[in-house]
Formats: sequence, structure tokens, C-alpha cells
Amino acid sequence: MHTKGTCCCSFEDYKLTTEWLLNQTSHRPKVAVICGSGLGLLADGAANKQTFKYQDIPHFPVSTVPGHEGRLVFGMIEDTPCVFMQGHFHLYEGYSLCQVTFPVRIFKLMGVELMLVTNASGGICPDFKVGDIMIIKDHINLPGFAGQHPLCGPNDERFGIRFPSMSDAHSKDLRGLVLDVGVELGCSDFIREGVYCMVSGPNFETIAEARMLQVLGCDSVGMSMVPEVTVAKHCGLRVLGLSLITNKVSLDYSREEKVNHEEVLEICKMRAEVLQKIVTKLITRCQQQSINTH
Ligand SMILES: O=P(O)(O)O[C@H]1O[C@H](CO)[C@@H](O)[C@H]1O
Ligand code: HPA
Repeated sequence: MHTKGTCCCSFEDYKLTTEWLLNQTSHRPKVAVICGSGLGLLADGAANKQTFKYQDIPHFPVSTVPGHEGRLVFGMIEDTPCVFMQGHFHLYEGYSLCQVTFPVRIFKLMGVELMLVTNASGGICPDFKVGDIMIIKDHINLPGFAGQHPLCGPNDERFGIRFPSMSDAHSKDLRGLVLDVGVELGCSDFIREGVYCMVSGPNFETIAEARMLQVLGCDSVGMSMVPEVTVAKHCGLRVLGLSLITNKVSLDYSREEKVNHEEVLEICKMRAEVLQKIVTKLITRCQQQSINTH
């Protein structure tokens, strides 16, 4: 029985979904890629694909936001077995954080070791331009400050410890690797690094809120990713986050432009191909490194 404020998913739920998937596919993914708004194309580079609609997977939430296809795609990037989430879940859709992060624990139980998260966000750092790709160096869990935290409730030691450290949530090695990959692909000009802040949404920020976030040290703001990263880190996955700057957040009352989701998707479409190249190369490099270090 679940009590108020605790996780709505039991270990048996996670196990059932994992076993269902493992029975349906012979893929055994080592890398999971969560594709943010309009970035489902990241799965296109995978070979030997097998796709499941979220609605057909037991206990899986479904995507309700345009730009989130709602499909789980298994496939190979060179020699690395991967799983791609074409669309993820948000608090503003009405999901609990336990539902939002449900797939992460499924990945863990399936044997995934590395999770790459992508998303769209609004640039707060004045140096950022629309179309920049921000390597997430760190994050601020703003809903977490108000008790909206995916690890609230009884701790399940089978996944991780009660008080996990988050000071190294975003792998330093992987961040360095993205910079190298950026140089190789000739796209260093628009690769940045910064702090991502999660807000619950669904409205875009007021100017006063945006100014507050800037004072707090946020370089970009979005409505996702932090719960997934927190749960991934809790259960021992390596994590790398990449955020596409799709708009500049208004910090000035005289600015007339207003952001909208269509514009966000448009920029994602424009950058999806290069982001796909970065993700593909990164996965290949990780595979080579693990071969070299074993
Ligand atoms: O974080 P993702 O899902 O990539 O998308 C971002 O873009 C949407 C708003 O346009 C919100 O969902 C926000 O979080
Ligand atoms: O400006 C933004 N704010 C919050 N979330 C977002 N996702 C894309 N752009 C934004």
C-alpha cells in the first residue's frame, strides 16, 4: 500500500516492466539516451532498431507534449547497445516524480551504465546564443527545495543510499569528452558549459523570476532533467546532460519577444543533426575507452 507523499511505484512494478522488456527484445543496452523536446531524431543513427510505444509498455507513462513521440527505441551505435527515450515526462503534465523517473530505474535494472540526457532550455547567461549546446556542469533542483523531490519517501536500498551526494552528478570525464568531440566535429564555437535550473513549468518565466535565477547562478532554465539525473545518480549511473539553448530568456522589461513552444521545437529541429553526431561520437568514444581500460 502506498501512503501519501511516498513513491507510487514498487520494486515489483520496476521488475515487471524490466522483465517484460527483456522478454520482448534481445537488446541489452549499456547506454540510455533521453531525448528532450524535439530531439527524438537522436535515435536515427542507431542500427538494428526495435521500437516500443510507451502505451504498450506496462506501467510506462505516456507522452502528452508535442515534440515527444512517446517511443522507446533499442538499437546499436557501432558496437554499443543503446536505448533511446523519444520523449520524456514532466511534472507539469501531472505526473508524480516517481512516474517522471520511472524509466531511469528500468534502465538500471536492464544493465545500463551510462545515461545521456538532452533537453531544450532558455539561455540566461548573457553570452549564450540561440542554438548553443550547453554541457551541463551542474544543476539546481528548484522544485526539490520545495519538497518536490523524486527520492522523498522510504528509501529503497536496492537502488541506492538514503543520502546520496550530488556534488558530482554530472561526470567530469564525460564533460571533457564532449569538448574533445566538439573540436573533432568542428562545432566548438557553439559548445558551452553551464548550470541548468529546473522549474516545474508549464509557464515560461516572468522577468522577475528570470532575474532571480540569474542571481542564483543559473545559466539556463528548463522544466525537466533534474529528477531523472537525481534518480540516475542515486542508483549509480554515470550521467551526462546536454542542453540546447532554444531561446534567450527575457531579463528586460523592454524586450518585446516572447518565447513559445513552437519556436523551441524549431530550434531543436535545426540543431538535432549536429547533436546526433555529438551523441553518436561520444557513445563510440566511451566504448573505445572502456575497451582500453578493461
Ligand atoms: O526539457 P524538455 O522536455 O527538452 O523541453 C523544454 O521545452 C518545453 C517548453 O518549450 C518544456 O518541456 C521544457 O522543459
Ligand atoms: O525559456 C525557457 N524556460 C523554461 N523552459 C524552457 N524550455 C525551453 N526554453 C525554456
